Amino acid sequence: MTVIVLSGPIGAGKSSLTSILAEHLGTQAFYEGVDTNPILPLYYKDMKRYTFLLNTYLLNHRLAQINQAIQDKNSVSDRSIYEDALFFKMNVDNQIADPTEFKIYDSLLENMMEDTPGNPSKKPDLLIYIHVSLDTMLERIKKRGRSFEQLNTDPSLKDYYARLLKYYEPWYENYNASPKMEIDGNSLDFVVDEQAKRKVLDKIDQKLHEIGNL
Ligand SMILES: Nc1ncnc2c1ncn2[C@@H]1O[C@H](COP(=O)(O)OP(=O)(O)OP(=O)(O)O)[C@@H](O)[C@H]1O
Repeated sequence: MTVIVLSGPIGAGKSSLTSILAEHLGTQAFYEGVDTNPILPLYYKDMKRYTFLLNTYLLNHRLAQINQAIQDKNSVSDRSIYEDALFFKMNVDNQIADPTEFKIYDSLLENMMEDTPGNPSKKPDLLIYIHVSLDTMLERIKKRGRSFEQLNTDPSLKDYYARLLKYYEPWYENYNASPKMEIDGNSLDFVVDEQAKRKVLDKIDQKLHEIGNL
């Protein structure tokens, strides 16, 4: 059984690597469904009001996916459940979200993800983190063109994205729910460069061997 989850900032290439990896390993791919998320555009308009609701929505959505992913046994998901708390905490630190709401969310997450006797663990077998710089992130956000993410829709988003990156590095360092590995998404453009794609897949295969899942 191999449950793999991708992680990394907006536009890091998580969804693309999910497709590539699911094809390579012959496993089921699970996607976040950004375009079907009814709260996300509201959140970008009013983060103060919608942080709690967005994260509650995402928690529910991701938990449903995890339940399916662990039944399918072999799967790749384009986003881990663990990163949402990073967004929420960042908003608390910037007085955008309420600390009590964060506490309730965080404890709900912990209870939901806790291993319980007789039930399969909801934790992944491997977390893959795609590291990107702010420039790469901004370039991809622009190229992809989701309207609510654009700097010309809201110029203050540049600071928001820069802050987000600063939260990601320590988050990855401290992540310990499963084995983990990092991919350099700046130098390895696995979407357009076939050689880079090969390199990334070899690195992942090697890690899966190392942890006894290939
Ligand atoms: N917990 C959260 N709080 C606030 N915004 C979130 C949260 N989770 C996701 N988002 C937003 O949802 C959108 C999609 O995020 P995500 O990084 O998961 O996918 P993506 O941008 O399609 O990534 P990739 O290009 O790497 O596949 C982004 O605008 C992101 O900021």
